[in-house]
Amino acid sequence: MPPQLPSTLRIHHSPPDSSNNPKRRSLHATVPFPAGSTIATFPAPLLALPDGATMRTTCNHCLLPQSQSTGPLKACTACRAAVYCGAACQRAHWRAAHKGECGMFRRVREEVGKEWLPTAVRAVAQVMVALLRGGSPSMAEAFGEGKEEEGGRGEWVLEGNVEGFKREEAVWRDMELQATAAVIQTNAFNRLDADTGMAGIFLDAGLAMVNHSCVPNAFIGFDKRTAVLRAERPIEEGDEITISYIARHEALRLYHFDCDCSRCKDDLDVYQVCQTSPVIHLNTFSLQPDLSRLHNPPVDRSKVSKAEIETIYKKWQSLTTPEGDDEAEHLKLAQTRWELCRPLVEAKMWAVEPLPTTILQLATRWQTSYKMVVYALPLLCFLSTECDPYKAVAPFMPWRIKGIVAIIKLLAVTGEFTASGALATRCTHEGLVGTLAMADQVSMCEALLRLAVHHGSIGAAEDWEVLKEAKSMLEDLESLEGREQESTMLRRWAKDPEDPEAAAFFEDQVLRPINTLSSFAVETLEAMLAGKSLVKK
Ligand SMILES: C[S@@+](CC[C@H](N)C(=O)[O-])C[C@H]1O[C@@H](n2cnc3c(N)ncnc32)[C@H](O)[C@@H]1O
Repeated sequence: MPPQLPSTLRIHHSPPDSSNNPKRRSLHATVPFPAGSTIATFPAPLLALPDGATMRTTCNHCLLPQSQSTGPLKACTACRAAVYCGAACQRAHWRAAHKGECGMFRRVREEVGKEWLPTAVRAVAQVMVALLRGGSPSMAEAFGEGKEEEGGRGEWVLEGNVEGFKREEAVWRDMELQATAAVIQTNAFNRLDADTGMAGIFLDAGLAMVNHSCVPNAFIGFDKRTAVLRAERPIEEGDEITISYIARHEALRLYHFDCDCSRCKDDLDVYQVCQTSPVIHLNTFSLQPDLSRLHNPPVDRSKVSKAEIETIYKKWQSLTTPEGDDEAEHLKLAQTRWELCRPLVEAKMWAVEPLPTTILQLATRWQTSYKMVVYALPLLCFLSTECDPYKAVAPFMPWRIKGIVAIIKLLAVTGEFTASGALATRCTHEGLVGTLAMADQVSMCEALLRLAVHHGSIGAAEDWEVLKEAKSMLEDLESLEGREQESTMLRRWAKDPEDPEAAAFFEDQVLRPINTLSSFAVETLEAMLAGKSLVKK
């Protein structure tokens, strides 16, 4: 039986003579969807694998990481490679895939002394075993088994772009069992985990029908072994559903097609895409509630041309990241990247890549550095107010929620430093010290938590680790005594962000300090990159 598509979706086939239409098939909505609603779930994928070595620290069936499991993960006693969070997952995975691969892992351990295989190799092996053993009609259909003799391609045969891959010699040479690998590469999604980064791949024949757009109307999230397709903007009945592939692959180059979306056709930058977004208004409840800034971003395009941005991006990508943890080497790379981005800085085009990533990389390093942690705060505030809202206009996009939760975590640290008096003795930036000393950091945290919990409940699965953490932090804050007045005000603001009194409270107690902190970002970043110490010895 071919895969069942959720009833909210249908596949459209381009007429066979439309050879200039590279999309071939596309997914369309059978009913309308408001922004943030769930379009469909895909709970029975053909493949759902943890990434490479993380198969030793992630349940191989439900994909729960060890860090989120209540007990230790237990290894399969035969191969001792695949691990599980419990007997039910182990049994289900034995039937779904492990029966066919267990012996391979045992031999790899005995003969090569390795406990895991690269994701692509394991994925190809699972597909090949399923095809050889038979018994999986969906897999056979997806990979085109037996269709050639019947003189045609089945409806569910996945696109492989094999000819395109062959032209990419370096990629082609590296592929094991290339044709199968090409199909997987073209259709599988990187399953991204909030805290651990990329956590494996996910392949579903129905979901694989979704095409790419640089102005997508939908996005995919993962909840254990299930993929959830959600609307990023309002979708009408009959509309084509599109997502951005860039999140699952470094570049569209790997897909071997020229994108025909409205952004590519008109060569629009991220600000121009934001300006036309139908969900700008949702930002009234966000860290960028001044909608006029989203409609008319204060950028100066005369300072940098599109061709220059392209060159900056290519040069930026060609710089190699140091492998070790040598502080001086990382600083040198950050300096080079920042200098490369200088024309974007002059144009105040903070949301145009590679500038936000350059800032994020520094913030991420500083966040975990005992000396620099305070300086990560202005950077994260800057990213959440000046970059993320333009890059992901809907405030329920998980990326934006992650940014907010990162600020909350830093405020917990700076709150302690402020209370103990350690801040002023460690930090030479008077503005930063003064702003934090004057601010009600607890109210700031509460407001940010309310944003994260509200939007997280729309854009992510209920047991998304970031959301769970935000909910539990909010509960803790709500139980604190002596701040009933502030909490009541913030609750009122969360209920109605336009309630004048509550909005004024938010503006004064939360937004103002966040924007002031954000205004220190570029100067602290430049001072640090110029080697001027902002940390008291
Ligand atoms: C995951 S498949 C999507 C389903 C595909 N249209 C099909 O019929 O199998 C990815 C392939 O679809 C095509 N595709 C997806 N988005 C496209 C776009 N925006 N412009 C042109 N081709 C696209 C490319 O051939 C790409 O490699």
